[in-house]
Amino acid sequence: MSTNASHERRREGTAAADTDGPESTPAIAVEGLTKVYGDGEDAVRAVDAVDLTIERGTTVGILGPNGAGKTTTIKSLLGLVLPDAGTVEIAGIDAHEQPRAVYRHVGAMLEGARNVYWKLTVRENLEFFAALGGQSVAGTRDRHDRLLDAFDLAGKADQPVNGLSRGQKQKVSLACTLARGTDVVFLDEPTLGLDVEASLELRRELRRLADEEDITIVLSSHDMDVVEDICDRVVILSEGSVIADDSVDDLVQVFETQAYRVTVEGTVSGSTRSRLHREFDAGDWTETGDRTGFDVTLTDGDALYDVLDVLRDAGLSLVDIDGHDPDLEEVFLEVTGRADGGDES
Ligand SMILES: Nc1ncnc2c1ncn2[C@@H]1O[C@H](COP(=O)(O)OP(=O)(O)OP(=O)(O)O)[C@@H](O)[C@H]1O
Repeated sequence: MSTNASHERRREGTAAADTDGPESTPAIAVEGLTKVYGDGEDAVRAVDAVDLTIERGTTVGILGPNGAGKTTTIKSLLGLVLPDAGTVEIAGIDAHEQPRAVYRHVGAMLEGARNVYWKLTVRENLEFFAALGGQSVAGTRDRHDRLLDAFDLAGKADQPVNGLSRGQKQKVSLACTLARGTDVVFLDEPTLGLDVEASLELRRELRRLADEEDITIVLSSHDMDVVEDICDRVVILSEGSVIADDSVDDLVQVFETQAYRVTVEGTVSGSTRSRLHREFDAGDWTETGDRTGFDVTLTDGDALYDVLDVLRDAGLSLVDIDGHDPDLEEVFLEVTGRADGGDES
């Protein structure tokens, strides 16, 4: 677990920057984002009124089970999917009204190694993607050398991508995404197919980019180690809605436990209490001021999503979930297993 004091320091730094001029514009601001596929009985509400503000230099993991709406959300942020409602601003620019202006600020790796040109050399690929962003070869040489070093590709710089291993192609793809030097980067499963060492290299470089270059990184990954290592913050989607949005430290603690103390705003009706008792063995109810607290015991990681769903159905606002038993790492792995769904999508 490498979420550490440097993340904390950086978060404080980001908060301080919020007070001074253009720096205060969030890297990403999403309000009421909604996307419905199809219509009538077949309609699927893939993203449902999602609000999200991501400050500059933050690294955010978007997680959730299969079909939760992660890809649709990320594609909407990139302007690749037109939402039915809501607004998306990147660096203060409306992503749907001014997609070309937004393009200057964002890089994305959505399809892994498939986005690079296999007949070009590694360096030619980097130069090609930088040129697409309007940058000269001379102006990006240092950045490209750094990326090649960071991903252990310097020795392969003049070889066609075609002859590289799958993991090396994946690293070239990521380097191409970073080659333009945009200030916001979206990465879908960036470490998929990499061996342990390459995955660690990549995590180090992403953290460095966030810490030293103030780059904002949004990534989706089914690998919780990667998320823990890279991300300051995790947003969990379920059925198109944000069901958790917290620091990695806090969420990992929740997922590693089986017994939780839940605190919600207001009072909880008798019928909701009965349901929570029936399904999650809820008990030890307390009412303090305008808050209600209770304990639940969960049999597996999936049940955490279910408790949050019950609270949402009852119109209750979650204040806190506090885990009591941090030894049960299996719970966390089960949640990861559910999000993975047995495939690599
Ligand atoms: N083009 C489409 N047409 C119709 N339905 C779609 C389309 N794309 C996604 N969906 C549906 O929208 C919902 C959200 O899908 P999305 O791909 O955004 O989820 P996801 O969280 O990225 O899932 P996964 O982890 O499986 O990739 C799913 O129910 C999916 O079947």
